[in-house]
Amino acid sequence: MSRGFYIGRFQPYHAGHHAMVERIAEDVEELVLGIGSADQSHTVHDPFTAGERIMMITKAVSAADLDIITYAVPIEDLNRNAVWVSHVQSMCPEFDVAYSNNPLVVRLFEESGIEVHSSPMFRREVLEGSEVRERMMNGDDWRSLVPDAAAAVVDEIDGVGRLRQVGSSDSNGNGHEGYAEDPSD
Ligand SMILES: Nc1ncnc2c1ncn2[C@@H]1O[C@H](COP(=O)(O)OP(=O)(O)OP(=O)(O)O)[C@@H](O)[C@H]1O
Ligand SMILES: NC(=O)c1ccc[n+]([C@@H]2O[C@H](COP(=O)(O)O)[C@@H](O)[C@H]2O)c1
Repeated sequence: MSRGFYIGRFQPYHAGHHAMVERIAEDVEELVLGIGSADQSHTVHDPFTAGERIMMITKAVSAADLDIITYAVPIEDLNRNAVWVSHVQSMCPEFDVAYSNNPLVVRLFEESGIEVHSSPMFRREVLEGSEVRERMMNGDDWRSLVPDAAAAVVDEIDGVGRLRQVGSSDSNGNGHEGYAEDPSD
């Protein structure tokens, strides 16, 4: 039995992530899905809570009827890269192999002696979280970039409305500051 690990922010869970999960399901029987930056929500860069992202992933994986058992584990950021892999391991079931296309994540796992697999990006010109969020903000078609079950969760929580509202308070435009700021700033 082998168990894999795949981490992302999944803001939101899109068809590129889903294609990765489908590919990983061909390799392993169980998959731990790390919900990265779990402490972040209600900003333009990270609009959805860890729980909402878990709903998107759980429902999308279930709808796809993949031959795999998944565990979604929220992982808060730890601003110390050198010990981040230990932090991840402390929160998760044990895993044999990690999957990532993020160069920093790949490096950190390899330096910890963990096998890492990367794959080519799927339609990266559109399958990118920032593109999906931008389309949500602008009223463009984002649904075609997201599994139907994940789009239904976005609808259920009025995710587009939230993103637009926190976006309208993002006065400095850096995408991270959707929360209420000190008005004197
Ligand atoms: N289109 C894609 N094809 C394959 N892997 C992808 C794709 N998009 C993201 N990934 C990978 O999924 C993991 C999680 O990515 P992440 O949640 O940051 O998504 P993202 O689309 O890069 O988001 P953002 O634009 O919000 O930073 C990373 O390893 C990332 O490289
Ligand atoms: N030191 C740290 O806290 C650290 C290091 C590497 C990745 N991460 C997190 O892991 C996730 C990686 O996901 P992406 O591949 O989506 O960038 C992100 O949530 C990122 O913040 C955190």
